[in-house]
Amino acid sequence: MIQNEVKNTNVVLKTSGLSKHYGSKKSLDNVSITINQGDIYGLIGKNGAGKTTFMKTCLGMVQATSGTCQILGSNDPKNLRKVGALIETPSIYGGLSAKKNLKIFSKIYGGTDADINRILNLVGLGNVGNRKAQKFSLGMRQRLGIAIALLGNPKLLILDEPINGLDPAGIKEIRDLIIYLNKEEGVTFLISSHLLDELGKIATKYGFINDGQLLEEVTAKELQTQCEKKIIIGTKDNQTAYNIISQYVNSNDITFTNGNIEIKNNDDNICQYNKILVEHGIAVNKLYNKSQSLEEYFIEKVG
Ligand SMILES: Nc1ncnc2c1ncn2[C@@H]1O[C@H](COP(=O)(O)OP(=O)(O)OP(=O)(O)O)[C@@H](O)[C@H]1O
Repeated sequence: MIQNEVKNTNVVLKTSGLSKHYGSKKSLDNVSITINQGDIYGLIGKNGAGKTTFMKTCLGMVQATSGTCQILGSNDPKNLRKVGALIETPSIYGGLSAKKNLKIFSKIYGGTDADINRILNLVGLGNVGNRKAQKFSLGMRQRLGIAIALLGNPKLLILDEPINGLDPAGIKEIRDLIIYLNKEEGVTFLISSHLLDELGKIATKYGFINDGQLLEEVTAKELQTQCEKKIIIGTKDNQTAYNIISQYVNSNDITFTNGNIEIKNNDDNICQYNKILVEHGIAVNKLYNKSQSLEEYFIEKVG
């Protein structure tokens, strides 16, 4: 299907100041994000944050009030042919088989009979291709929706809350499918979710959106560093304590955050910092280890 024709650094989707206003409501407010080839980009936000509006605007389903969205480096709407999407619930003909559904949609998006069989196998519906879609579980319907989105060999798949409402087994199936398509077929993803932990296992980059605004864009690695274990120290004289502790740790690993001294990337016994400070005549009134789950980080960001 799709080969890795472009290097990992190539930009697949880039928005610049994308906005969508409904009257006075700013559903999307000046959002600029970049998705590179090979990314699984997690767009994270609470209900009503603007995720669907963002995706629809990128897809041209909703007209932007201002700003631009480039697909594969161009504003040309023809490039939307390189994008597959599953927005909200999949539009499926329940009375028809999975295969017939794909056949109908292949007339719009392209794809031969061989492509249809291959895609059905890819999404794990190869053995139920002749079964009516109305008999499918929610997870199977989602997979059929993804199969439809895969018609036409897209380079980018946009999935709006694909895991919403699924049971743990269904969630795992969709996650495994996304990883397979990304690693083996070279598909880049933009996926929305209101739960960070759902994408925490697969996303390579995150955009946090709230009230239509992008709060932060971070890579999975940066997010992991933010959440990893830290030592928190509080004293009556934090400046002097900071100067003393700085002599013992890498300067990149020590910061003043929220009025405390924070030391990251540190597996040392925390008692040694107490000993050092006391030896310098500084009484320690706070000393503990802290780590954050992805969900705690998300809640801290969006409230
Ligand atoms: N056609 C519309 N007319 C007016 N307001 C709209 C329209 N579409 C969306 N909105 C508003 O824009 C805001 C963002 O909605 P959007 O559906 O993009 O959020 P979301 O993050 O996808 O949330 P959810 O997960 O609940 O779908 C909401 O306040 C919504 O009510």
